[in-house]
Amino acid sequence: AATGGYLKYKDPKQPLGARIRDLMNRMTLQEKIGQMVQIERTVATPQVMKKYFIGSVLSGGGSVPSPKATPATWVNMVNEIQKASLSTRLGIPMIYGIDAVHGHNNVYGATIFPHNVGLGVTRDPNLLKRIGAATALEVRATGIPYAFAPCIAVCRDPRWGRCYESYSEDYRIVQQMTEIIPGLQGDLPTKRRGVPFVGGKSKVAACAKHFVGDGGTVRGIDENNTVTDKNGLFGIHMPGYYNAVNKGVATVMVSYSALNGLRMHANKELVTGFLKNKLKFRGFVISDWQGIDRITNPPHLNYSSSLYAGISAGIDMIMVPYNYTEFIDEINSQIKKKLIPMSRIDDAVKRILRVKFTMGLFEEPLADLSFANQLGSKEHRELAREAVRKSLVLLKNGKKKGDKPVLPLPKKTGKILVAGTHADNLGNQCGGWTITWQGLNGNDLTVGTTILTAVKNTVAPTTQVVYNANPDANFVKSGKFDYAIVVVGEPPYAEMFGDSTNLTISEPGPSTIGNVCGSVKCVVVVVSGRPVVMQPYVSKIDALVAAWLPGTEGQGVADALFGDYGFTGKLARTWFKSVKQLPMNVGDKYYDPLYPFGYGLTTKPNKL
Ligand SMILES: O=[N+]([O-])c1ccc(O[C@@H]2O[C@@H](CO)[C@H](O)[C@H](S[C@@H]3O[C@H](CO)[C@@H](O)[C@H](O)[C@H]3O)[C@@H]2O)cc1
Repeated sequence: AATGGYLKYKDPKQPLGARIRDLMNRMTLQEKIGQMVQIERTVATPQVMKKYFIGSVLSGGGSVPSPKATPATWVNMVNEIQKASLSTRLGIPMIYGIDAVHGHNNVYGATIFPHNVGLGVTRDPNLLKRIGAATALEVRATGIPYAFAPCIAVCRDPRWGRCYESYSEDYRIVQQMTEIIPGLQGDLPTKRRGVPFVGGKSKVAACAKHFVGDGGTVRGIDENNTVTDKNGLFGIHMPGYYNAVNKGVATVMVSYSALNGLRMHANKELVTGFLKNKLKFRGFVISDWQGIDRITNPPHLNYSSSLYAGISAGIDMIMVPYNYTEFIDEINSQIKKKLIPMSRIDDAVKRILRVKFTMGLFEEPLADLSFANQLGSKEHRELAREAVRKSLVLLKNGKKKGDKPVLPLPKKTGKILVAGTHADNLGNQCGGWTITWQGLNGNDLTVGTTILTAVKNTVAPTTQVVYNANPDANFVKSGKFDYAIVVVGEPPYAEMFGDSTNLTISEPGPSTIGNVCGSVKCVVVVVSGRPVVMQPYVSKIDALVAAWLPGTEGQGVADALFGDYGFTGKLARTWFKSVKQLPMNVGDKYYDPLYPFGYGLTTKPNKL
């Protein structure tokens, strides 16, 4: 650590600019380069942190200190890494980041909120703000001050494996939902645009991602090319960034995708020219995971030119995440050869320090367990349950026009059937980015309430509930059920593993619909990350509910099915008839959906 007396940069009473200048003047080139490096926790040993002055560490999707790790285990891990950073000459604290994209989703026992595809349906900015605040508390419960959220992609083709991470096909809903940022970070104290702000220990630095046009790739192919003109770019994909910057978002993550053939990680005109210079964004720009390597296809084809392109484009922090010596050696070499000017390095380091100073990381670098009881708290689960209710869309309520509405269902009846692959499956209900990167099947992944359990919690004690994941027609016919709830949909997936050309629900979903709805009055609940093929089944179905990826609080589904709350949600995405129509978004000249954007039937809550 620096020896001797007063160190201006360590004095919180000093103005932010003075602290940054003082520290910058003390830093060696290697200390500056170290601040630009983010490595994965599995390689972040104290030795590596100290030797290379590493400025940031992350958990990749599903990267946890141990299975079902407790807040204490998380806090100890983060603090161990932090102590190494604090023991360096200048003692600059590292910043630990993680994908808390629908609650603190890597962490066992955390509240898992609906994915963004459902939250966009709520059109409720205040709800998003409350979700952000709850998520920040749960992230801080594990000692982490930085979340790679929100994703403000405008998904224009549901064949994209990340469409569920997008709030809507309509940029105006995406703009509204950026209200999660002040929830995560705290309200911006001044009206100065683009000033990164994090309001203390109960808040976290956020990350608007992925800049820009990630949701517009051809045929929704993940990490591919977005072909559009200025209207498409600034009229559809960019608007959310205006709101995010105005709300003081601390960081922006660059998209893997290309724009008209130019990789965003190499796009100086938009990263520096537009985001930094035009929008006056003053936080730091972070690459995506191996984003530099993936400038080329195949990745890492010409690392030196990719590194040059990425740093020159204006990327400040590199999510390496493993080969940090390769990055450090190469950037040193390009600085030495004056390929990369020191002004670029200083811009990057100043931005990183600005965020670290602003969020109080120098004053409170170490975490404690004061927020541990926030993880998966009852209050947060009730908030998630509210979000589930508001995210549901009632698409059909009666077999034929004029039929008596099927929903809300009577709680008191003789016997009901609950069926389907997604009725008693918490992993399917939560989707990707839950405990692991790709998500999991089954019920022991974390703590939550399946839709089946929720139904059992809600019906009258005398109502018999029979569960059969995939009953045959005879079972249904002979069962003398008063009605059936069939819960089907997609398996969990993330990123490129979710890219789909057919958008069909997983077997035996379709046959379960046929077996059940052919014999008894049925409510079909679709659990999916996007609109899926439903047209062939709709005529057999009495009532149809889109539940998206509701997360751990399945009780929210039963709340609406049985009328404790009314259905209010309106589609935030067009529900296509056939994949042959895609891409097809509201406002398109050719628009012939099964259910249009903005559609949703409503029901009144039961009289108390
Ligand atoms: O087995 N394969 O084929 C495979 C493919 C790609 C992989 O690459 C990596 O897998 C994931 C799990 O390690 C990583 O999280 C990222 S994803 C990236 O990571 C950021 C940090 O988590 C998020 O904020 C961004 O929003 C997201 O785009 C990457 O795609 C790993 C394995």
